[in-house]
Amino acid sequence: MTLITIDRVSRFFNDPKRKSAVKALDDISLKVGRNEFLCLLGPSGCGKSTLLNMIAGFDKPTSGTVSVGGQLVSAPGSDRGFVFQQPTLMPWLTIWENVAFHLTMRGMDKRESRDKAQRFIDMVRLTGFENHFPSELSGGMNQRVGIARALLMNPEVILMDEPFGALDEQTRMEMHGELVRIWRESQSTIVFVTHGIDESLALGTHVAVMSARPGRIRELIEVDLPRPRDPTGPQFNDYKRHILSLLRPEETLGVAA
Ligand SMILES: Nc1ncnc2c1ncn2[C@@H]1O[C@H](COP(=O)(O)OP(=O)(O)OP(=O)(O)O)[C@@H](O)[C@H]1O
Repeated sequence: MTLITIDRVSRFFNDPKRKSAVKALDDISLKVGRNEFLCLLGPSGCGKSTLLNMIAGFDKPTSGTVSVGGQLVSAPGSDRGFVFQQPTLMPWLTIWENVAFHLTMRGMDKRESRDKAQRFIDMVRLTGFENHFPSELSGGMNQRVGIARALLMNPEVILMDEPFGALDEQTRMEMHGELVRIWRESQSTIVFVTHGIDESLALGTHVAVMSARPGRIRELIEVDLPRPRDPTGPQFNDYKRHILSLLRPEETLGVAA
C-alpha cells in the first residue's frame, strides 16, 4: 500500500547573486509503500536533502506534489518524524527529557511523558542513561536519542538525513543493525538519505539511485537480499556493481573507450 507519493516534482532555487536559477530536482516521481525502507542514494548536491525536506514539509516543490497518507504535504506534521545529520539535542536537558521534548512542549504531565519516553529509550537500548546529559554520551548514543525522539510521536514515516555520517565505520555498522531492528519492531516506514552504496544496501528494502544535478531518479531498485546482509557476499556485490554503473555512467564509458 502506497504511503508516500512524489508526483512530477521539480525544484528550482533562485541564485540572486548570479541572477540565475539552480535546478536542484527535475521531474521526480516516486512511490514509497507502507513499511518500506527506502534509501535515497546519490552524489553530493544531487538533491537528496531537498527531496527529503519536501516530504518533511520544510520546503515546497516549484512544480509537482508530495503527499503522505493521501494528504498533500504543505507543512511539517506529527505524521512525519525527522532525524537530522547531527542529533540536535538540547544539551541542558537529560536524555529522557530530550526524548520526551515534544510531549512536555505540548503540556503533558512530567510523569506521563517520562513513562512514554521510557519505551523508546529501551527500544534504542539506552536503558540506564535516562538521567545522563548528551555531553556524557557518545555520538552513536546521541544519534539513538534522536531516533527515540522521532519514534515517540508514533509517526507514519521517519525521515533520516545521513544520520550516521559523522560516526566511525564500526559504530555505523552497529547502528545499521540497530536501525533495522527498530524499523521492524516499530513497523515504521523509513526514507533514509545517504551517499554510501554499502549503507544503502545494508539498510534498504529499496534504493532510489539519483543522478548528479539536476537530480533525477535513475532507477528504483528493490533489494532482495536476506538479513542480516553480508557486505562481502556475491549477491551484495552484484547490486553494488549495478549501482556503481548507474552512478558513474560517464566514467564507465570513458574506460570502455
Ligand atoms: N536553500 C537553497 N538555496 C539555494 N540552493 C540550494 C538550497 N538548498 C539546496 N540548494 C542547491 O540544490 C542542490 C541540491 O542540494 P541538496 O542539499 O538537496 O543536495 P544533497 O544531494 O543532499 O547533497 P549532500 O549529499 O552534499 O548533502 C545543490 O546544488 C544546492 O546547492
